[in-house]
Amino acid sequence: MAPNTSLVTTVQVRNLVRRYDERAVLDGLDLDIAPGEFVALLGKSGSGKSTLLRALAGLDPDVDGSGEVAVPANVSVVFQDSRLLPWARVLDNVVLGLSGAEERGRRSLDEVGLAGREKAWPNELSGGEQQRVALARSLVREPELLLADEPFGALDALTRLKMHALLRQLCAAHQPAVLLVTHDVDEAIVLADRVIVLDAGRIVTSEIIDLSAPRSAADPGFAAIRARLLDALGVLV
Ligand SMILES: Nc1ncnc2c1ncn2[C@@H]1O[C@H](COP(=O)(O)OP(=O)(O)OP(=O)(O)O)[C@@H](O)[C@H]1O
Repeated sequence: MAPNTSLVTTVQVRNLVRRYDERAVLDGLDLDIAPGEFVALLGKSGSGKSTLLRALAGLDPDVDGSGEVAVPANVSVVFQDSRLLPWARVLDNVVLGLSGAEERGRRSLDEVGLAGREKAWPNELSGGEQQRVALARSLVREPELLLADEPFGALDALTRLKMHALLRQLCAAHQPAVLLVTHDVDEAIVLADRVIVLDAGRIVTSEIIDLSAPRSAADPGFAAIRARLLDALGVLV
């Protein structure tokens, strides 16, 4: 999906600082995400990816007040585990808190390939299906910004590939801006318009991915991008 090149940004972060004790985990971080732009965030373990996501989601009241974090009011978050409520049926999980949204909820479940499973309980679904419900629950709210913290990290390789295709399709249809945290360099290249790398609390690399869709690791150009990103991550190639 091509990013909207409008001057208005969906996310604008300036000089974001987050300290734990005296240590700056986010150290004066700047980030812009355009409307409809899909940004993947890579970084070594402990580099601050989840901390950044939590700050953008408004889930961290302790970020340093001197910086700026501007995000839209309508933000949805998807995590590695689906966080479905076990006592609520699938459709109720999707529309929880949205009055009169049953029909929209059904359409969302249809979009993620779960038509007919509205009345199932979460524990009757596979891990991949539960993540589909989590995506439906996010997208039924038509977020301007979708934050995703390793949403496919717990899934097997085949299910992951199917989820990549689904997410691309959903993003093309709904056009949210997306920030996806992942450890998987190939996943980042396959999905994103732009891949950024976080190191020592700052963004050290920003790589526009201009490969045409559908993308695969066999594409000419893919290996060169992967090598640059692995280099930025400090991995020898
Ligand atoms: N509540 C906390 N108290 C103290 N330190 C914390 C807390 N939460 C996170 N940290 C520290 O902040 C740093 C960044 O953590 P964060 O979870 O953002 O990293 P990450 O890049 O998402 O890592 P991973 O890839 O392993 O999930 C880590 O060194 C972590 O120990």
